[in-house]
Amino acid sequence: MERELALEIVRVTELAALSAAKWMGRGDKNQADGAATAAMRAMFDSVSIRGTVVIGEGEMDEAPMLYIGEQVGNGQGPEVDVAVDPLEGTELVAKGLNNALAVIAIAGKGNLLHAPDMYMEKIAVGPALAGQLSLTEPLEKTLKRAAEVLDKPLSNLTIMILDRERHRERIETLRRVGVRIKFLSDGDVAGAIAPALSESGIDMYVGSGGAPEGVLAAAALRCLGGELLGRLLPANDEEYDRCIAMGIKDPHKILTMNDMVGTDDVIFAATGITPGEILNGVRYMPNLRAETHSIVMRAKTRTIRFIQSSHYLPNKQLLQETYI
Ligand SMILES: O=P(O)(O)OC[C@H]1O[C@](O)(COP(=O)(O)O)[C@@H](O)[C@@H]1O
Repeated sequence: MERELALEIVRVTELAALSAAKWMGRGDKNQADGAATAAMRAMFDSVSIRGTVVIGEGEMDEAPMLYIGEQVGNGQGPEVDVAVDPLEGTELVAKGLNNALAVIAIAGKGNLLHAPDMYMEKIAVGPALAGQLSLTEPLEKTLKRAAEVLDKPLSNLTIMILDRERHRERIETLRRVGVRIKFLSDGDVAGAIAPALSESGIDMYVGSGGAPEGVLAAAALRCLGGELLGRLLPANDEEYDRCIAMGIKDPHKILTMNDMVGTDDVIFAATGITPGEILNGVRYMPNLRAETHSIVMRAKTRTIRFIQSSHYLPNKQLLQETYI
């Protein structure tokens, strides 16, 4: 993939974020998601790729746009797998809470895991702790090793986790060991990426969240030199069979970075919708402008670009056309 593609992709996440942000704090997550999806879909038409959505808004019969299998791009350029989450953190936007993002990862064809929509157990870290993770040993042991490698007391480790009842046991362990916990109410793509950005102050992300979100975060961590291990958690036979149907031979296998993102030819872009751990949110300004804050990176070079854009809204024709 050409490096110019990275900037094309960030234009797409910017428009989705601008669109979703209009619904910030309005208590309607579906409208916010619909707005982000319509904007992202429309903007994709100008991107020079022959893309196939492998992680998207759902199956064809349940999602009118950006459904799994949909072709996106202008039909020129490289053949790529596309993973999208036009609005990662629907509740966050509806309630005006932190950490909502518009997210895209693209990689050479056949290199992104076709993750089914179910839970995935995850553990993620930045470069300093890459290679130190395990999903089979007790969490306490992993935490102790992390403290040792980072050369700081356990009490100075900061762990991020979704605030969920299903995490009760893990949270008890974290409390017993004495680390700090930063709870997320939603939005574990931002949560899993945060440890790889030292300014976040987060050392590790643990817990279960969406499997598609796991692959998106793995794409970002591949660009950042971090690591995410995952394990799908099919809740019943139907979910287990869905894994098999999507080409995952052993649904209980521990998924490495390579299993989820099998190449360095990957681009990750995200734009903040509400402010958060890694990015500022959209700010609508009084002078017909809006500001966005995005991150875009390629694993090949590991360059991390933060892009602050000031958009002149009357010229954003697609935003008006797709606004719900
Ligand atoms: O809310 P649950 O069921 O614990 O699921 C966690 C998943 O939901 C999210 O918090 C938000 O997902 P949505 O954007 O689909 O609302 C994800 O970031 C996370 O992976």
